Amino acid sequence: MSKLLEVRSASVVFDTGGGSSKRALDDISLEIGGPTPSITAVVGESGSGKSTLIRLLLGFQHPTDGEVSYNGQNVATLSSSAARTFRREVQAIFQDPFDAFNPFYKIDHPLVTPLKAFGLVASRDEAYERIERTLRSVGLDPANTLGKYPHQLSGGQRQRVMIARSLLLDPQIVLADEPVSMVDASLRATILDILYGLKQELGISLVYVTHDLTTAYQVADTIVVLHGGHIMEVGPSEKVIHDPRHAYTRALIEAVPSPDPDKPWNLEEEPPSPDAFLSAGADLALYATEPDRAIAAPRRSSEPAVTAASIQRAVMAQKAQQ
Ligand SMILES: Nc1ncnc2c1ncn2[C@@H]1O[C@H](COP(=O)(O)OP(=O)(O)OP(=O)(O)O)[C@@H](O)[C@H]1O
Repeated sequence: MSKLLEVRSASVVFDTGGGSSKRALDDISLEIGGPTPSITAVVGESGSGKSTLIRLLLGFQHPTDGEVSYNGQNVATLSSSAARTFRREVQAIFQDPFDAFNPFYKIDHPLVTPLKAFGLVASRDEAYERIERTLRSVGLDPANTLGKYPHQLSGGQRQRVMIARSLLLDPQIVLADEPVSMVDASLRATILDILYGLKQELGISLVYVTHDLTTAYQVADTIVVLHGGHIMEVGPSEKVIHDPRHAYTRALIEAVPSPDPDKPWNLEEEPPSPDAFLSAGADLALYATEPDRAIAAPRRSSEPAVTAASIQRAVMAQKAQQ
């Protein structure tokens, strides 16, 4: 049983100056970790709120309303020792590993430093023994990786080093923000396999943030479709992709270039307009269409709304029974 990272009715509103504001996230409730390791894909176009959500989950962004808690404690008010544990146990992997590494340091530096900083090793030898083991676990040869500068490694190798770096700290939860978007198509499947292995073999729960429905379908238990800061649809990945219930999800799926020769490639088409599925200022809530999924609709006082967190729990409970 891993610790639980919980977002409860969180909204993030940015002050954009001149008396106006931007609601980047609206009433989001999610649960990451807990009884069964899971992968939650958060799928959305540019501007849907994905990065804001990752920042919220990492505690870098405080919610305007609602709360983010870890292991039952509000992340905004953790004691310094609890904050240290949180920073070690909730790790992030970002889109462009090159940006994450200082070009003037050999790749060893970002691997050794956190191990020392968190007091996880007693000696340099112990650090290297642990680093080499972890590099091998993500398919890297330590002899060909350590001692090199970031620019001497390929994009795929840098991304693996980044995954290894997060694993060195024994995380409970990994937040992967577009982890394969900068990687060659040929390596994408390998990196996704590694991420999937973190759940299967190490019991780590992941949030996989992407604009790519195909890879979300490949790895995730639950897909959360984000649009304009709202969750538009949430459910098991097979159902969301093969039988989408919300018009926005359907539009997103139709915009994916199809390998079907009878279907035209849609690359030229505009993605669904951000506002076409949101009436301005509408108060949306999630309503269950089945026990394990829900879609957004204008709030109805007559019907109880559900949360994405409750849908995530239902999806995992069903998986546990299968
Ligand atoms: N600090 C900020 N101040 C004002 N508006 C912001 C700020 N950060 C984000 N936004 C706005 O909030 C919305 C969500 O932004 P966010 O970066 O979370 O989207 P995203 O889905 O990650 O997009 P991308 O894939 O392009 O990174 C956007 O409309 C963005 O312009």
